[in-house]
Amino acid sequence: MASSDHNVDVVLNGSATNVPSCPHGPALLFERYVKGTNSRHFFACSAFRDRKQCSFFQWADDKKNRCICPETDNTDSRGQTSFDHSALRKRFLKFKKLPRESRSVCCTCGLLLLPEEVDAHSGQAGHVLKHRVSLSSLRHPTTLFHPQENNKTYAQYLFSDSTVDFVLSSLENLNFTHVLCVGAPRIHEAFTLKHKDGQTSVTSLLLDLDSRYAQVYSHKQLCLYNMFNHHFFDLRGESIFKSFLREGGKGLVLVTDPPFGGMVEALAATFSKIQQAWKKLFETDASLPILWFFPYFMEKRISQCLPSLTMLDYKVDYDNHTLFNTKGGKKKGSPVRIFTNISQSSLPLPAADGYWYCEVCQRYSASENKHCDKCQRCTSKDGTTYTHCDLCKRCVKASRIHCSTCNTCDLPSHICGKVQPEGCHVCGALDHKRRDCPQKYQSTKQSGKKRKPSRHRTPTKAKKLKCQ
Ligand SMILES: C[S@@+](CC[C@H](N)C(=O)[O-])C[C@H]1O[C@@H](n2cnc3c(N)ncnc32)[C@H](O)[C@@H]1O
Ligand SMILES: [Zn+2]
Ligand SMILES: [Zn+2]
Ligand SMILES: [Zn+2]
Ligand SMILES: [Zn+2]
Ligand SMILES: [Zn+2]
Ligand SMILES: [Zn+2]
Repeated sequence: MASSDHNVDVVLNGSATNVPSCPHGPALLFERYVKGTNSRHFFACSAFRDRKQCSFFQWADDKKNRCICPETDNTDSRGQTSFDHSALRKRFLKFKKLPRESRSVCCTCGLLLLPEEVDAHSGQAGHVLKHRVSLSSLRHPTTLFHPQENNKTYAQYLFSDSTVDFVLSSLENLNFTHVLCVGAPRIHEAFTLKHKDGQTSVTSLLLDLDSRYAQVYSHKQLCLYNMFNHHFFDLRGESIFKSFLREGGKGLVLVTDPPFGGMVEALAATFSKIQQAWKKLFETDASLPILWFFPYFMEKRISQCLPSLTMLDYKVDYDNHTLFNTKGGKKKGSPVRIFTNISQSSLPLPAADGYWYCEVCQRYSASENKHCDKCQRCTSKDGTTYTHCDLCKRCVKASRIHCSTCNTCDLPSHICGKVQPEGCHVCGALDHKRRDCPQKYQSTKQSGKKRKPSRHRTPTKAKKLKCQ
């Protein structure tokens, strides 16, 4: 399953009761489109978009052939016990007491090894071991363990120091006291260290799928969690999470940097659930402040789901992603931005990096992002300076020119009059994509009897793309 596949959408199944589960919690419902045929629904693992990691798959309308399930043990492809936090903690406490000479880590398995285990790992081809692990490096697990970069699994891209510093100082300046890091281990690590060293009063809780961190972080510091279905792997997880929300109160902020696999709707549903849990505890109508790191080109989909979020101009820098950093003199810089419901005027962006305050927009803009008096806003999205086209009545990328045949701005190399090859998968029209298809929404609103019975229809009460 890959939701980012051209012809697959995630379908939120809201309160449906017969949702099957895999070892990573309730599966997600997807809709697959094949041109010229009816769409078909299937359930697949929400955490992993790589069948090798979790092979769970079930057609929603296939009662006989219920499911192709992976074994429901708690091991992952590294062969590591994934979700038994207590056992991993016991091992860690033993590990810490060992003399430095006896402390080894298998970087391939992400496992801190007890002395009797070292030979088994060093003897296996492809396992990379580090020896003489210092206590200090145990305090920096995001550097100790190799990032798992597969985009269809953990998609671990780690913030550079400058981005970590920017996030920390912004949150401290806004007087937050509790940071809920959902898939943001470097922010968690930085706050945890600062707190231990008595340099901040801010405390942090990490919610993450990566069980390697369960060795170094206690239950109170980490909940093993799947952010695509708000699932806690440990029985204690949910109550630890709720206590953190309670303690945090008005000082709580949610910081999240999810894999960019495209399942925006599932993520938005999760963040809404967290938001609801927090609101319920305090019986408030206020919104839980959130910083959601995601590429700028997902702006439309994010604001469809969570309209209160706006996009900051800050370019998020990563250590281990060549496209997502500003190194090497790249013109546009990273495409990753921060989506937030915090007022932009209260989030100063670093002047040293060229960001400036636009009085009209009341927000900080990047140096290349010029305010357009005609559009009445700072218009650039992608890190280049846009120019205004009087005929289109909007700002466009500088690489576009106005074509009077097509009556729009386009690349000089475009072929005039050529229709877009990809129309809507549902109705075939060329002026919209299937996500925005009016027929699709109509057909979900219609009662079952109006539609022709079809084996392709899902038996669940699915609500399509219903965002909270
Ligand atoms: C793009 S990285 C973000 C890391 C962040 N830039 C940092 O430096 O702190 C994605 C993070 O989400 C975690 N993750 C991946 N899939 C997840 C899931 N289904 N549920 C929860 N966490 C997940 C990864 O382990 C990783 O920590
Ligand atoms: Zn799974
Ligand atoms: Zn190993
Ligand atoms: Zn402006
Ligand atoms: Zn303009
Ligand atoms: Zn134009
Ligand atoms: Zn043209």
